Amino acid sequence: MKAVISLGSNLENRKLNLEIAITNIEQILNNLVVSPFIQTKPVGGPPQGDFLNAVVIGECDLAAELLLTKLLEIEDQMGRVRQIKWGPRIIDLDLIVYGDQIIDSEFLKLPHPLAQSRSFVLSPWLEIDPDGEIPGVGAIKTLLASIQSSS
Ligand SMILES: Nc1ncnc2c1ncn2[C@@H]1O[C@H](COP(=O)(O)OP(=O)(O)OP(=O)(O)O)[C@@H](O)[C@H]1O
Ligand SMILES: Nc1nc2c(c(=O)[nH]1)N=C(CO)CN2
Repeated sequence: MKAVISLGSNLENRKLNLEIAITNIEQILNNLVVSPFIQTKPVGGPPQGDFLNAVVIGECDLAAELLLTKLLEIEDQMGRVRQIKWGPRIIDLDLIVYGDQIIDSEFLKLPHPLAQSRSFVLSPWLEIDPDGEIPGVGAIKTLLASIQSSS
């Protein structure tokens, strides 16, 4: 199954943080494709530094909950401390899309409910997957164009 994962960091060495996370994700996904890293202004939360964001896409056969658990373990191993909602973080890994699965539990929501409105997710994703789609929502190219025209 195709897994689309977004990465973000706005603390310490942001580029190194993304690279370390990607090295860890390579142990979980096959045929990993990595987007360019883009610098973005923080969306929501308290005043904080700019983010470095990226998206990776790969193949995986794990159950969705297990894949998310592994991503949360990477965040923990990298020293992520959960404090304020949408606050600064060393690393944030979100599972955006996993095959065509639609899940709505407390632990895991798929597709990620905010991805469709986040240019820091859609824009790096589009660079490596021009025909990418969010199941049940639409083509990322169209979604990104509609966010950009409304901002
Ligand atoms: N698709 C998903 N990807 C990642 N985490 C998810 C997803 N769906 C639900 N969650 C839950 O959200 C929690 C992650 O919260 P976290 O503190 O990273 O949120 P956030 O990154 O600050 O906010 P946002 O959800 O807006 O990206 C995890 O514990 C996880 O169980
Ligand atoms: N630019 C940017 N803003 C954010 C980000 C992020 O990764 N990049 N992540 C958030 C919570 O997941 C909230 N705001």
